[in-house]
This record gives sequence, structure tokens and C-alpha cells, in this order.
Amino acid sequence: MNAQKNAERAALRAHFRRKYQLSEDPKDINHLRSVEGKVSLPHQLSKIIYPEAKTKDEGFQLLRAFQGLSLDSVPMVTSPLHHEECVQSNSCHLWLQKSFLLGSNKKSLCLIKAGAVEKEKLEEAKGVHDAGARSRRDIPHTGRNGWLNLVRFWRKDYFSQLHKHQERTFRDLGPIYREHVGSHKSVNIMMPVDIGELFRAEGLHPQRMTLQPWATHRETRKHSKGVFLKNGEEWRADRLLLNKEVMMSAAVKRFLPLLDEVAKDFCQMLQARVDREGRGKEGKRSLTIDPSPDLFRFALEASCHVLYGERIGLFSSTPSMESQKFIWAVEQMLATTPPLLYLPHRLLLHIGAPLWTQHATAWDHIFSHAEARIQRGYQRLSSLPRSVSEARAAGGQYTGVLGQLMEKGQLSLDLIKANITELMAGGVDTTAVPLQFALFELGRNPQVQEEIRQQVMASWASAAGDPQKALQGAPLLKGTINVILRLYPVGITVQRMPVKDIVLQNYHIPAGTMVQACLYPLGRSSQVFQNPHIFDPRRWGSSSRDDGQKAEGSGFRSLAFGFGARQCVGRRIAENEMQLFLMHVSFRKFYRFECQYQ
Ligand code: HEM
Repeated sequence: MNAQKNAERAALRAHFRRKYQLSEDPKDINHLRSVEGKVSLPHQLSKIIYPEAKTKDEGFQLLRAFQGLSLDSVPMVTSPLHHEECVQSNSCHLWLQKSFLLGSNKKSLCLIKAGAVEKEKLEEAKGVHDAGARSRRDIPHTGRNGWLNLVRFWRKDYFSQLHKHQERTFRDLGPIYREHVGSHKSVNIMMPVDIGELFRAEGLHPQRMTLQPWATHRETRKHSKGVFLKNGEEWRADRLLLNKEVMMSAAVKRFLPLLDEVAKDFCQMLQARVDREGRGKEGKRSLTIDPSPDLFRFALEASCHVLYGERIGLFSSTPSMESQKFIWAVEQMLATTPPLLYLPHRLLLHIGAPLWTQHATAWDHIFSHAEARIQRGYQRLSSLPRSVSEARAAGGQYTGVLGQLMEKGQLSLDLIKANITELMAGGVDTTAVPLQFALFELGRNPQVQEEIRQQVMASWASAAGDPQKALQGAPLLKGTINVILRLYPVGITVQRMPVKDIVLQNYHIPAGTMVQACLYPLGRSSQVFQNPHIFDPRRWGSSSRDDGQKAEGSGFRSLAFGFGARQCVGRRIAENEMQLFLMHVSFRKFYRFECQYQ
């Protein structure tokens, strides 16, 4: 019994270690080994790991949470299947759990060595799993001929309205459809329960659609790739190191004060501008502005402060031309990406087509800007006497993500450059645009705006200047960001290639199929959310965390940052940056937003 209890706890710890990408603990592995990898979890515990295991008959799929956990010196994978008897197969063990097939609620964990399951056993068990599923070919589609579809996309300008096109298509064809545009094929889904299924089949090295034009740019210019473009073990190695610098709570503690400083300064800059240019009496001035350029400058200033540990002075009256060019280049690079995804971009490169040239030139700007900053950071850090840099590290003085990566020396300089450049490129419009939507929604929902302001002011007063405490005491800020990203997702799809066959909406999806979870139709679906179009951050508050959720698969509705091990690596930077912005600019001071256009 003791061994079983220890194994239960070890199983839970191992699950969370894997989830948060921490290294395995040999003690837990020993506990699991002592019960030969078989753990029966009480229902309450199993629900923690797999919240969607609702009924006994659906079967508890703890196994899926354990991909990649090694119980031996040999790499192991876990079987997604439930078995009952022990079957000898290539000197490994497979437990078949008849009770599952008979509908018992006993749950079992079964770990097997990688590659050890005989194919036919998998096929046999898959038959149980997939019984009655229809073929992928039967999925409703938008036209079989990819090139004709491409022409239709051009003519109807779907590239700039992809989210609307997806929403319409789901309305017409139902919750799953196939699309073939140019050389690009995908199965598109939008229901949380299906996205959950996809997530559970993403494997240890989740793979999404490779943005080929970006990859080609790196290859032609002989630049290394960062996590965004890498796959497999190479991706995972970089990603684990980056997680420590930008995702872990210790890292958040380090960079939060930097974001706070930038948000405060932005607030002061705006204040000065209202005083200078605003209309009305002293103390009650009002100013009408297009916030977009200011928000882009805020986002770049904040990113650079976190990445390089230094300010780049974008709030001064004469911001550098180089930084303005960088913002322009990111916009240009993003605007030219969608059409290039569907066109034979290598051919366009070959003939020097303007679309490709614009795309590549935009990337070149991004690279040269990042390169200059990295060089400066490198020189600054390497010119410090060793004693000073050690004292800084020991005293917790933060030198930005670049400094941290350099000091640790686990990534080569080349890979540091590649990853920092990606973080730079990914960190500007992704936060600037949702902030603009947030101001827009707050402007046209004055009551909500007032309620948030009251909460922020109360929280600020009791936080004694600690930005982290102030954010914790004002959950409506987080709610605002969540609702904004649900209604206006930055990336409109999250894609994965499942590593094993799955069944979605009763269609059989073979491993390796490109499946896209479409976030815009998901976030606005009345099947998933009650009153989805209403901007109400209170629904994310502590009293009701459900945001009007209706559909099954509740964990897979809030997906603006993706999911699992491959979710957005800049997530913690983005969330904190946006919340601090709203806290300082909109609420701590006395700004009230009104919307000039509806
Ligand atoms: C509101 C802001 C943001 C949103 C909504 C967002 C969204 C996303 C999404 C959906 C993905 C794909 C995740 C997946 O496949 O599961 C992603 C990946 C990524 N994002 Fe973000 N992002 C944001 C901000 C940022 C920021 C500020 C940075 C950099 C500081 C950043 C850097 C990256 C990188 C490098 C990846 C690739 C990660 C990997 O493949 O391992 N993002 N982001």
C-alpha cells in the first residue's frame, strides 16, 4: 500500500514536472518503478491531471500526461491505450486493463519503452478507440483543387480576412472542415473538446505549421533558427533554457520591475502630452489621439528593456529612426507572410518577385536592428570586470534576458542571437494590437471601465508600490486581457501535427495531419460561450471563472497563447506588460477613455 501511495504522489509530481518542463526526479522514477509503472489514482487525483475524465466509461487517460518520462536509462513513452494483461513484447511489458473495456472505474498507468509496442497491438487497440469513425476524406471541405482555391482566396481577399472566412465556413460546414489552398492542406477545428484531443496527441516535441517563408529567409541569409522555427530535440533543448529566463516565476519576478518602469514612464509621457496639447481647463484637459503609434513604441520599449536590460528612449521627443524602422519592418514582415504561405515562395525568391523582396528586406531590417542591440549588450557585458559581473549575478542585479543567457553560457552566441531576434520580432505587434482593442472596448463600455478603475485603485493603495501585489489584487485586469484575446486573437490559429492517429468529430485523423484550431470562431461561438460578443472581464473574476463557458473541454477555450509545452514563450512577458500598461495608463492615473468610432 505504501508503495502504491508513494507511486500515486510520484505520478502527480512527475505530471507537473513534465507540464512545467522541469527535469525528472530520480526518486519519483524509483517510486514508479517499484510498482512496475502501474498506478491507480483515486478519481479526485486523476481529475487534477486530466480534468475532462468525466465518466468512468470514457476512461482515465493519465497515460497521455506522461509522454517522455523515463523509468529506465532507455527513453520511454507512455501508451495512450488501456490494457489489462501483461503481454511480453520485445522484452517490454504492456498491461491490458480489461476492467476499462468492461467499464470499471479503476484507472491504471502503464508505461512502456519507446518503440516497443508491436504495430498490430496498436492497431488492435486503436480499433477499439476509433470504432465507427469515418475517414478523413469524408470531412466536409471547401473545394478539392488547391490552386482554384488559391485563386478564390486572392479574388475575395481572404488573406486579410482569414478569421472571417473561417467563421463563415464553420457556420456553413459544421465544427470540422478540410481546406486545401495552394500547396497547403489542413483540417480545421474549433470546439474545445476537439482541441483537447489534439493537445493530448501533440507528443514530446509538438510541431506546428512551419512558416516556410521565414525559414527560407534564415537559410538564404545563413542565420541560425530560434525556437519558433525549430523542431524536435533541437527545439526542446533551446526551449527549456529559454523557459527559465522568461516563463518561470523567478524570471517573472526579475523582469516585472522593468516592465513596470516602462509603463510608468509611458504614463508620464502621456500626461505631459495631455498637459501640452489637450483642450479644456487645467486639470480637466482632454486629448483625442490615434493610440496606435504610441502603443507600438510602448511595446518595443518594454521588450527591449526586458531583453537587453536597457532603455532605448522611444518616449523621448526625438526617438531613434532605427527603432521606428524596426516597428515598420515587423509590420511589413507580418503583412507579407500570409500570401507567401500559400504561394511557391522559393520560385518567387528565384525570380525576385516584389512580394518576396519586401518580405526578405523586412526581415533583414529586423535582424540588423537586433544584431546591433545584441552586439552592444554583448560588449557591455563582456567589458565588465569578472568581479563586477559576479557581484551583479549574486546581488540579483538583472541584466535582461540577453545578459542572463550570456552569463549562463549554455546557449552558443549564435543561438542566443537567433532566439533574441525572434523574441524581438514576436514582442511588438502582439501586445500593441490587443492593447489598442482593450482601449477600444473600455472606451465603449464606460461602466466596466469604472469598475476596473475602482478595483485597481484599491489594490494599488494596499500593494505599497509592489507591482506584482497590485496586479494580484486586481484580477479584472487579467480578465480584460483574457476577454480581449478571446474576441481579438493575435494569431488566428494554433496548429499541431498529432503524433498518433486521433478521432475528431467522429472522423479519423491520421498522425501527421496538419490540424488547425481556429481561435476567432472559437472565441465568438455561442456554442462555447454565453453571450460571446459581450466584453465583460468580470466573468473572469474570482467569483465566477467560467467566462460563460458552455461547451465540453473547458480547459481548451482560452488559447490565445497556444497550449502545452510549445505555447507562446513570451506569454509571461506579454501578460504582465499589458496588465501593467492598463494599470498605470488607464487606471492609476485619472484617464478616462471614450471611443470616437464605434
Ligand atoms: C498577446 C501577446 C501574444 C500572443 C497572443 C502570442 C501568441 C502566440 C501563439 C499562439 C504562439 C504559438 C503557440 C503554440 O503553437 O502553441 C506563440 C509562439 C511564440 N511566441 Fe507569442 N504571443 C504573444 C506575445 C509574444 C511575445 C511578447 C513574445 C516575445 C517576447 C513572443 C514570442 C513567441 C515565440 C518565440 C513563440 C514560439 C515558441 C515556440 O515555438 O517554442 N510572443 N505566440
